[in-house]
Order: sequence, then C-alpha cells, then structure tokens
Amino acid sequence: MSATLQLDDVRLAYDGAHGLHTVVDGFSLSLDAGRIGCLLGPSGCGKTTVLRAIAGFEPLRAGSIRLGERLLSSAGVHLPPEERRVGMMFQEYALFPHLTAAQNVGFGLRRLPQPDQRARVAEMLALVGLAESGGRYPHELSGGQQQRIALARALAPSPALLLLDEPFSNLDAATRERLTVEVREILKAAGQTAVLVTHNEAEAQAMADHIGLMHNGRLTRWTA
Ligand SMILES: Nc1ncnc2c1ncn2[C@@H]1O[C@H](COP(=O)(O)OP(=O)(O)OP(=O)(O)O)[C@@H](O)[C@H]1O
Repeated sequence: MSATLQLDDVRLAYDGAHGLHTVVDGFSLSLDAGRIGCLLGPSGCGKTTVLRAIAGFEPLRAGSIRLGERLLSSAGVHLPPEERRVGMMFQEYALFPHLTAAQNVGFGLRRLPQPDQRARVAEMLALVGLAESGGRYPHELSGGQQQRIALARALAPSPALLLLDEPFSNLDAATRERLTVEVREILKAAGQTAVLVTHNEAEAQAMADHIGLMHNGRLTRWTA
C-alpha cells in the first residue's frame, strides 16, 4: 500500500576536509499517498542527497522523515534501507545483465512462494507492456524497454514509496518523452506514491502532480 511521505526540517551534511559541509537544510515537504512529486533544480542543489536520505543511504543531522505511520529517519533514528519499503529506480541500479527480464523483475520477491512470485512477475510485466519479453536478457531489449523492466522490478514488492532519480537521462529525446508519459500512467494505475528527481522542466511538468523547486539545498517553491 502506498503511503504519505512527510519530511520535516531535514538537514543533511557530508564530512569534508574542512569539517561538516551542509548541503540540505530546513527541508520540509508533504506528499499524499498516490501522488507524484518532483524535485527540480540545477546540478548540485541537493536533489539526489534528499532522495538518498529518504532511501536510507544518508543519516539525518536534524529533522525527520516519515512514511505513513512509520518514522524512517531522524537525528537519532535510522531504519535500514531494506526495512523502509521504499523502491528505487536510480541510474546506478541498472538491470542485472546475466538475469532475464522476468528474473530481474522477480529479484525482490525471493521470499514469496514460487507460484506467487511467478504470478506477480507476470502481473508486473503486463503492467509495463512487456508481457511477452520476460525471457529476454537486458542486452536484447531497447533502452526504453530496459527502463520499463527496471520500473517493474521496483514496483514488484509493492513499495510504500517509489523514488526515481533521473530515470530517463540515458535515453534519446523521443524515447524519453514517450516513456515519461507511460511511466506516469503506470504509476497512476498502481496508485503509487513517487518522488522523481530531474533537472528537466518538461519532464517534471509531464510527470508530476507537485513540483518542488530546489536551490542551494532548500525547497524554494512547492506547487499544489
Ligand atoms: N558523497 C559526497 N561527499 C561529499 N559531498 C557530496 C557527496 N555527494 C554529494 N555531495 C555534494 O552535495 C551537493 C549536492 O549534491 P547532489 O548530488 O545531491 O546534487 P543534485 O542536485 O542531485 O545534482 P545533480 O543534478 O548534478 O545530480 C553537491 O555540492 C555535491 O558536491
């Protein structure tokens, strides 16, 4: 089940040569269940750092992150990534090349009984329009098809929240435009709460219900 995401007064910093380097400060947002939010801003403004903190890869220096009723992070609390029920479609989380599309989609389902796994994989492949391609290896798929498989893999375990970091940046302009619309439809069909990061305004407009403008680690505007 998708959940509401709530960030309150979040501060994030990296250890640097000259002490702590604060990159995000006083960052708050609220995203209702089933809605798609987008963080838009120039390179280096802190978008990826916010996403990494939600996913559980960066500790909070202050503030809190909640998903539904659960506290994921605060200055004293840090739930490990695998316990957050947060799915990810990041550039660096490419498909496993030695697994078929179906095996990739089933990767996060290994705890389910085999018949349930097979049924869920089939359901996810159909959701992304690739029901016939489960037996193919990533190199036998186009870039756009690979990203749809990556989306199916991220959605398969029914995450409470999905994070997408520049998911279309390696694709050509035409594929990118088409996939942006398709992915929005898929997320809406699944009722999925999602946060997208991009520096492409057209992509943000086409995909999101709410757009947050970021500048120097702060949210300067949040459109309703
Ligand atoms: N592991 C790290 N250690 C130290 N500083 C970091 C680290 N990762 C990011 N930063 C710094 O934090 C700031 C924000 O980086 P972040 O990657 O969040 O920006 P971004 O908005 O996602 O940029 P881009 O659009 O280029 O991906 C930058 O100044 C960056 O140099």
